[in-house]
Amino acid sequence: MKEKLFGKTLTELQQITEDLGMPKFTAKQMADWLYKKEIFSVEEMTNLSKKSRDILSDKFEVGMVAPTRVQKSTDGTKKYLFPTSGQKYVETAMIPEHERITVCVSSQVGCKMGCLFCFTAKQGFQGQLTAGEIVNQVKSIAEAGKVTNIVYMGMGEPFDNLNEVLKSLEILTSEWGFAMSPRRITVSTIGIIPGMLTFLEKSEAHLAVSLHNPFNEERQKLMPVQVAYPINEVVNEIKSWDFGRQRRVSFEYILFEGLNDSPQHVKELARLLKGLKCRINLIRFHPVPGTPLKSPAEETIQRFKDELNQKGILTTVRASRGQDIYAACGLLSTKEMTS
Ligand SMILES: C[S@@+](CC[C@H](N)C(=O)[O-])C[C@H]1O[C@@H](n2cnc3c(N)ncnc32)[C@H](O)[C@@H]1O
Ligand code: SF4
Repeated sequence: MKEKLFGKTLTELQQITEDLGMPKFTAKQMADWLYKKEIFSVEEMTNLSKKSRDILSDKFEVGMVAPTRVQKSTDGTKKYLFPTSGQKYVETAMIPEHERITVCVSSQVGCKMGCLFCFTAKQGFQGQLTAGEIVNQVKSIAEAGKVTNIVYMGMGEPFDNLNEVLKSLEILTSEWGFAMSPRRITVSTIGIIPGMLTFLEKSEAHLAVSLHNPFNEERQKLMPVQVAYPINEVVNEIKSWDFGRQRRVSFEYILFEGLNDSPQHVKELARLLKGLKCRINLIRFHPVPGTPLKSPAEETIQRFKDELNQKGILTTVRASRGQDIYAACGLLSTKEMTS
């Protein structure tokens, strides 16, 4: 089987040209074809000499992968299904909103983290995605070229696949790649501290942390990761990091009826985040079959938001999109297909 060029960084492409005895400048030309234009075969890289194309296509292919299924929600959100190299599938959501087109990419097939409320967790962990497979979710959809924002909020925990995620960010933000501003990209994590620190150092994309409960024992029941990386340690690391003026940190908070929606939770959240310039995004719980968890009434959500705002924490409620096609936050899963 031929190796894929799509998903290689400029440095990796330069290594290939060197190994194959091709002129060094062809690496940049290849990056152009892969990330700025639309081609499906090495043969189409017409500014490379015939000899270079022949040598290259002996071992390599472009390797972009088309989605095998697309579903469209009544609100315009789409869900794409992509096959992966490990004979599995991942889902990607495309969310149109006014002038914006946001793509919610997956970073793993399934997830190891076992959060109680998440549909992806029910699938278990089935494999890592390569950088190429992550970037392919942006390039191989009908809206490619019109994408304004990317969120790593699909299937999987990005910092449990750190190297490939960092490589995908490099391809998306480099001049030789998609040349997107890192300020239009947000990576969401449950707070794996070592991975988070490496990401903060090596990337300039925004950070979102899934908080969901400020109390140790209560969070542990929802998110087993709390044992290894308690949220107060995650927040302390973030507080000691200089985010500069344009980089943002936000916290995601799913409201669960009777579990994390009380005035005590507001008070503890304000205490935990004191002194940190950040925002909280409240997320409505999207019901997952087989869990007793419930979303609180709309007035509780609004009250929780108002109380946090009164305490000086900028808080918004995220719109639920694509729920009818299971494309909303936490609902992506390919369990039926792979079990
Ligand atoms: C699916 S995760 C992927 C990124 C990363 N693993 C994380 O947990 O932040 C993206 C966001 O969806 C949220 N989420 C998971 N299950 C959900 C559900 N059933 N309803 C609403 N949001 C959910 C997560 O808490 C997280 O904030
Ligand atoms: S919420 Fe994120 S970390 Fe938790 S199981 Fe789902 S994808 Fe994994």
